[in-house]
Parts: sequence; structure tokens; C-alpha cells
Amino acid sequence: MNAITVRGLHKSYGAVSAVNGLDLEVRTGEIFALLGPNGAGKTTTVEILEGFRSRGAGDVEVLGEDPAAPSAAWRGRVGIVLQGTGEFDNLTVREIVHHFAGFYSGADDPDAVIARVGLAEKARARTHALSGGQKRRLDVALGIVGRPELLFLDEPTTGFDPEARREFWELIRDLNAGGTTILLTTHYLDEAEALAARVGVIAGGRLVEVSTPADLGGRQNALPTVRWRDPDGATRQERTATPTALVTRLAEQFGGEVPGLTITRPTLEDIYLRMISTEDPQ
Ligand SMILES: Nc1ncnc2c1ncn2[C@@H]1O[C@H](COP(=O)(O)OP(=O)(O)OP(=O)(O)O)[C@@H](O)[C@H]1O
Repeated sequence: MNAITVRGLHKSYGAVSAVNGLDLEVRTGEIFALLGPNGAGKTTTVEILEGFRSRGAGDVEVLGEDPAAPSAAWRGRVGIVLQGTGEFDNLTVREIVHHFAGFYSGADDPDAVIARVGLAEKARARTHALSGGQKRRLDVALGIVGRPELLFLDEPTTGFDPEARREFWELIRDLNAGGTTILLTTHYLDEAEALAARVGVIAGGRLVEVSTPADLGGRQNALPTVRWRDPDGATRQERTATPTALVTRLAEQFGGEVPGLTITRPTLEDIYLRMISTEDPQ
């Protein structure tokens, strides 16, 4: 079953075509990551799915309803992590989360949610006194306090330090293990790889590929590259399906250790950059 089904989505801003015939399916229960360069149409697409933006054309179904004309119950089933709650600067974390919980009939216990996002020690702090990462955790608390079936996360870990990112990933996995479907946009390839069951690449307003992170762009089948240093100091490299045979041959040639030997496969980032650089933006 799909949590999200999109067919032939179009959206233009005047002469600018932001989304240009996009198809997308997000399965119930999965973490799906949308990747794409700046201006590719990710935010526009996600805002249409959230019901915050009108579309030009196409069919969109989110949890079985059209987000352009949702029922009252639909809003409570969808969680959205917005960036920044600046207007609540003078309230405490606890006050804000309790306030938001009041919007939902089936809300979670606000104090439990605060603990879950790792803000228990800051529950009585006013939000202007929170660090960037702590503010982001508060944003997530507000997105999940209604116990959504589907959660939208737009670039959730931008500005996080490495430890905060790992902790945040744990929180996302935890939510997903509890049954929440998650649609995430990110510019971090390692984040997509760490979290998502499937990734979709948007370029020029269309979805150009969907696959598991391991298979993106045929990565699994990409040939490894063997690099080494010749006796004259020059670096040599060869792509080969049989790296062991090549290394054995080199070891014989060098009579033991091969200077500067490395064997690498393309990273997800290599594959992704190749993919979006060959896509025509329009
Ligand atoms: N409100 C708007 N008015 C006019 N043009 C817009 C508007 N919002 C977005 N656009 C344009 O639509 C295109 C897609 O923008 P969008 O914000 O969806 O991209 P994105 O993939 O989210 O980019 P980023 O990674 O930078 O957040 C861009 O060319 C952008 O300039």
C-alpha cells in the first residue's frame, strides 16, 4: 500500500516550471529520501503533498486523500516538521509542546515527546535560549506530538554537529520502527544512505530515479578502481572487474608491497553527482 501516490505532477511559478511531470510513490511504513540539487523542485513537491501549495496539474493522493481538499481528520494524521518557531520565543519548551498537543484529539503525552526528542533537561528553558540543534529537536517534537502516520521532514539535520545528527537519526529510526512513514528531503547523501529504504532523485522537476541507496545509478555494479604508484612516482589507475587478479599481478611485479595501493568503488555521492550533472535542468 502507498502512503503517497503522485502522477504527472506539474507546478509553475509564472514562466518558471518548478515541477514538470513528477511521479512518486512512497510505501506505507518506509523511510523515503528525496534528493536533488538546489532548485530541483523538492520543496515545491513536498509543500503540495502537505497541502500547503496548489498544483498546476496531476493526481496526488496522501493517506488516501487529495491534500488540496483534505478532511478535518486528515490534518491530524500528517505530521510536518517546520523550520523555526520564532513566534514562540518567550514560551518554554514544555509550554509550546503542550500548546501544540491541544490541536490534536489523539495527541501523545507532551512530556514523553519532549523526553523522546532529548529535550527533557531543557523542558523549562525558553526557546530563544536553545541551541540550533535543540531548536530543531523542538521542531520535531511539534511535528510528532499528534502521533502522525506520515511525517514530512525537510532537511532535518542542517546545521547539526555529527553527534547530534547520529542521535537524530536514531530518533527517526525509532519513529519509523513504531510505524510512522517518513518522507525526508536532504542534501546529505550519508543521511539518505543511513536512513532511507529507498531514495528518489529529483532533477529539473522530475523524478529521474528511484532505488535503494546501494543500487542507485547502478552503483552495485560499478567497477572498482585500483590505484597504485609506479616506480617513477606516477600514480596509475585501472577500473577492473577482477581487482584481486590485478593486485596479485602488481604484487608479483613489485616483489611484495604495492606502493600507494587503494581499491575503491564509487560512493553514493560520486554516483549522485554524475547523475545530476547529466540531467538537463529543463
Ligand atoms: N514562491 C515561488 N515563486 C517563484 N518561484 C519559485 C517559488 N518557489 C520556488 N520557486 C522556483 O521553483 C524552482 C524549484 O524550487 P524548490 O524550492 O521547489 O526547489 P528545491 O529542490 O526545494 O531546492 P533547495 O534544495 O534549494 O531547497 C526553483 O527554480 C525556484 O526558484
